[in-house]
Amino acid sequence: MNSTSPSNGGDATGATTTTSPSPEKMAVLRPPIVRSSLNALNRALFAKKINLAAAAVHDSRTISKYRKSLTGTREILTVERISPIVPHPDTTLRQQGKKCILLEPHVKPESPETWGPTIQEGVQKEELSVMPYELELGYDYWSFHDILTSVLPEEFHDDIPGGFNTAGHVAHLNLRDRFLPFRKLIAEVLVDKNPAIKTVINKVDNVGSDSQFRTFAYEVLAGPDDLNVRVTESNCVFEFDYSKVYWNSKLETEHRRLVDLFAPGEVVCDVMAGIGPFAVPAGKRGVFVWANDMNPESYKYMKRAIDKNKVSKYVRPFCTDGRTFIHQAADAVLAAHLARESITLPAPKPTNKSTPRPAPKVVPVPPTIAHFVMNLPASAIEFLGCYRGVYAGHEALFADGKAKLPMVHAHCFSYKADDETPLNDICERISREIGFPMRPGDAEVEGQVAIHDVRDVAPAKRMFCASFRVPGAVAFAGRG
Ligand SMILES: C[S@@+](CC[C@H](N)C(=O)[O-])C[C@H]1O[C@@H](n2cnc3c(N)ncnc32)[C@H](O)[C@@H]1O
Repeated sequence: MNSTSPSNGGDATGATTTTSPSPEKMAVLRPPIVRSSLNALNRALFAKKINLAAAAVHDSRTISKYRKSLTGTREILTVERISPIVPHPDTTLRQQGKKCILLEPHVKPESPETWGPTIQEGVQKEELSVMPYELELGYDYWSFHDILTSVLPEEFHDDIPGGFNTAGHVAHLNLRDRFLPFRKLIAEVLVDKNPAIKTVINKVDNVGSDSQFRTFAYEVLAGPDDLNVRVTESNCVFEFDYSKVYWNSKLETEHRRLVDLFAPGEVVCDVMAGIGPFAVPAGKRGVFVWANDMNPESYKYMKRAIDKNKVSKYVRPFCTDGRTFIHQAADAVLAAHLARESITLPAPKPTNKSTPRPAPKVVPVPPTIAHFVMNLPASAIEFLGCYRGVYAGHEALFADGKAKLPMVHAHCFSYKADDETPLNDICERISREIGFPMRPGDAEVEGQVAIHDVRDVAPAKRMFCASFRVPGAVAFAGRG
């Protein structure tokens, strides 16, 4: 009896991706069927002994030659996470460092007619001998998907849950109703197969539980009820209670995409900043950020992230309704500029001693906001009316190309379609809110909106980011 352990990992769920093995091989390497009671995971039942053939290599110096040759003839055992080179099962030979090469299931030790020419020749030259080999696989070997396939009834096999959100050590499932009877079992396997995951939660009560602050009701399925997590995104560290604030690791690319659009020394106003995944990395790049969130808990953890990532010179936290914050921020930025607020950057060290040290660089707060970010997809478009009059009476700030009117990046949901339907839908809603006709196109052109497809959120729903410059007629309208 011989045992082996996984030699590498799979994806987040430990799923394997072998290249279409033969039906015979699939049958041999399938985990045992363990249709145990709903919530009891008996790991011992996953032990399986697989009878294979092995080519014992008499002279260790020929191993690589035979490995190469048996790979060419497709006789070497090719299974993810199993090394085909194993110590000889005989204790004395193993102690002498002798090794065996595991062979594919179609090679039978007792039937030389199943041996290819490499094995035949090796045996003839007395460099190889073919012997039975009992490979023992256990619970640790099988992937998340393998184990669930063993445990769940067949009618569940076509859509075994695979994806989940993570925040630090917490995995957040959103299981369909039909999987609920198996939820604890699924969570247990998930923890076993993902060493970084300690706690598994499932979103509960879909109807009406989503709060204004985008937090959710949950049930702990495995591990301790500890949702104080630590995550790293764009080289910034965030520590927060996942039950009290919004966080979605799947938005990392979108966060980075927008942050890359911001130039150092510009001002960005994040109207619904959460705990700062746009604001803090932008601050690290030398962008001035006025970052707001109405959830007092988000505000608390955003302040911690600002301190922890040492961006307090650049990022200013606020906790108010985004609707009022839009005008407030525009006024406050202008006031900061008029008060000559600035940041002094230490002068770079001279390259040699004889060069005088250059003067420190002073970066003033500019008078106007370059970008507004609004990531509240369910309702951000409804806030857009608040841009009316954002620069009322301040036309001069933008005269003669001194500055461009702010670019708004409003996240939103719309239909999933290959045609213009979602683009037109988004532009119609924006036009209605700001009282100015907008159509899909180039964000730099007044009256046009560039729409970026962010991600899938449901079978018929996608998340988008609509970017456009506030039209002059809207920005300079009276505040009323
Ligand atoms: C989808 S989350 C996005 C948070 C963050 N920008 C991110 O990308 O992770 C939306 C945020 O809007 C905040 N929020 C909800 N209503 C708000 C309002 N009226 N004014 C300001 N923030 C609000 C919520 O607290 C939540 O943090």
